[in-house]
Amino acid sequence: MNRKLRAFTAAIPNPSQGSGRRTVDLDDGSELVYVPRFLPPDRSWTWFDYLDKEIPWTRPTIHVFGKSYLQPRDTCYIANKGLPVLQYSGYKPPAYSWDDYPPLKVVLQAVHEALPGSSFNSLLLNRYKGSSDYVAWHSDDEKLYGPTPEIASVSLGCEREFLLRKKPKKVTQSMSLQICNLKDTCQTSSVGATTQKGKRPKESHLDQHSFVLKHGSLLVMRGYTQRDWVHSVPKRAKADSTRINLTFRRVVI
Ligand SMILES: O=C(O)CCC(=O)C(=O)O
Ligand SMILES: [Fe+2]
Repeated sequence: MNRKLRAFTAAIPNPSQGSGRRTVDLDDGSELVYVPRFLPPDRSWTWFDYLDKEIPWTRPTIHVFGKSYLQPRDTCYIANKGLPVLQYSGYKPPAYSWDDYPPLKVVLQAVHEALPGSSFNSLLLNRYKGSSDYVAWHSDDEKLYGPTPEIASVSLGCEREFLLRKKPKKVTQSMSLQICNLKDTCQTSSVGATTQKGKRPKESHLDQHSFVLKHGSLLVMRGYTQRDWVHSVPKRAKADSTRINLTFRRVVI
């Protein structure tokens, strides 16, 4: 391995001191961990440039309730060999190998060290190319992640707001499934937060959380967060440069 590649892929020191790590208890068995200074900023920029250039990004057409849409961000999927195929919104991303992208293994190792007991075997990358790219309200509750998935999300580049909102209590299982399937098409106002009379319920402040995901930060969702909460990265006029997001997941079936 040449010197440049070694510098690029050397393990990073454990950032436990001064990382600003905090845990947010979402009640009923859901929890978030936010680590604003998880990765060293300069190496994070090196990885950002590498991923921006080398990842085979695609912006797929997705299908929801018989309609086709262009997904409002670029994506790529990395997974261990032999895992079942991932499918969302009618799209089955091809699985690329970790071996082809050595920096991703370094970040994966750092995530594993920060989260004892974790063992991620897949990674969904997102690239938001500017202020109009977004991910709509959804939960990552695909069956293949099991009932209480831990999802570790690393952010690089432009800061974006990440919102979490508790699912309304009266939502039935099938409505909830519809909300989740609307991941790439529904707007904030149309996600099933309505009561049976069609009025939006009042939400307490504790039912909503917002984080500005910083360059080099780590956000972890765990417990029942995918069952009981939806999350989104909305359009933001001022977020006009590129952001790359890595969401590490464990496929359990
Ligand atoms: O970009 C982010 O921070 C979130 C992405 C996300 O929610 C997803 O890929 O499921
Ligand atoms: Fe998500």
